[in-house]
Amino acid sequence: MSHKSGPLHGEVTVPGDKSVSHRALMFGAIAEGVTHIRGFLEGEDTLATASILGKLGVRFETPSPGERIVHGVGLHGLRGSPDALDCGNAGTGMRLLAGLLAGQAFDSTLVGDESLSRRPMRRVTDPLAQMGASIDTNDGKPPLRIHGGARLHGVTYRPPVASAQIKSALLLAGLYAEGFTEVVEPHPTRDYTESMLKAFGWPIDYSPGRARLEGGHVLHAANVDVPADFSSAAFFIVAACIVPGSSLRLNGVGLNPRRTGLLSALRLMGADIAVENTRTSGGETIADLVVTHAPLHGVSLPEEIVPDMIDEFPALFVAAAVADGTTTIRGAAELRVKESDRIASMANGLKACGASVDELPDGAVIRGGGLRSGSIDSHGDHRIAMSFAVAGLVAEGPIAIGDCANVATSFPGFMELANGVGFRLEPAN
Ligand SMILES: O=C(O)C1=C[C@@H](OP(=O)(O)O)[C@@H](O)[C@H](O)C1
Ligand SMILES: C=C(OP(=O)(O)O)C(=O)O
Repeated sequence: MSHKSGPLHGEVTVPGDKSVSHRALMFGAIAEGVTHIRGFLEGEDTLATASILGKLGVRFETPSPGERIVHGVGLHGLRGSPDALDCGNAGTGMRLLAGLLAGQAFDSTLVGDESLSRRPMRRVTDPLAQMGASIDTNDGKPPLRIHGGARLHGVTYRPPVASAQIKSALLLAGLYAEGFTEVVEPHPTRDYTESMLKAFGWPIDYSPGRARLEGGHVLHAANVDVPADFSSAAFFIVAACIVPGSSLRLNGVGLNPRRTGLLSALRLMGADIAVENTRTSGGETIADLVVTHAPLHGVSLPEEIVPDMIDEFPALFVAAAVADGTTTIRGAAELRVKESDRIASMANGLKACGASVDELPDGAVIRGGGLRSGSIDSHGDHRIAMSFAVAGLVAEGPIAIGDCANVATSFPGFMELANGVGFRLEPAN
């Protein structure tokens, strides 16, 4: 349950980046030597990836929460597991591991929870098959049965959708392939896989929207400093924008340019967001964000921003619902195949709180105005649940959020951190 609040104040350090944490585990696992990860996300998605790698013979130590020591087994050191490998709720975990496991000598089965079991996997299994992999799906959905022992060869692949998960799955398989694997994207996506490969000493050519590597090299263990997750910071950014009198500081947030579309979108809407102490950590730009309340107005969102803010749309829907005027979002059909159909989940939830929203196949038209109290279903989707926690800050009455246990997939401790800066969240009975 989320209640209307007074101004939000204080400093927040959100947990480590989910994308970087998944990748650090995987590259650490198949590197030669010992990788030390700091700022690791102790979320259910990344814990699922760690547990799978453990079943494949990788040893981890946890000297303290947020820290992992990964004892790499080398490129060919993983061993098969008779158990189904459970990725939980994590699309990133399943799609990247599909690429990694396609190149192994043993068979593997990747399974997921109810939400992940509905998500499309042909986007990775089809191009992996072009590389010579043999993967059975359940009509394009999980489970994925990956047959080991395939001889992979490099391809040049142009994914039809901009997706860092597709690109990363192919690059991971490309480590085991003969020849060159190249991915040319319709729009550049987050480049953590490329930058981490480089940091682990694998030769790779990349520039925004294109990456190319050759199989048969060696990964050398490296230390990884994980930045605070921009996608988790997004809920606090929108919250401080919309609650009158608020000012919040968000420490050490990762500002990979392929992640920060929400900042551009909110600034177009009139937001006041200052970027301070910009620095580099682990090859990534990080900075402190100071977000001060400012009245927002509706916008027609430029479509080129969409891939750079893909996971932040649920939070943006809330900003649009309380802005002055109409916001139009187009070109965001990918939202329909995330942990839930995020266009439908947000449109239905906002309508249940009195907002005027028209769904479009690839977006929505959101007419700003006030929100009333309401009862919404987050469909087990962490980002929907946290977005309505933000909406409750400015709604006339409380917003009851159902089916929200999955918040811990990406943001363990969200409720405590949020209440510490002025949210009024209480657990459902
Ligand atoms: O590569 C990644 O770590 C991710 C890529 C994005 O998915 P797509 O590749 O499906 O766009 C994003 O939505 C997801 O949360 C994390
Ligand atoms: C889409 C997301 O993650 P994944 O695809 O890894 O499930 C997300 O975290 O919003």
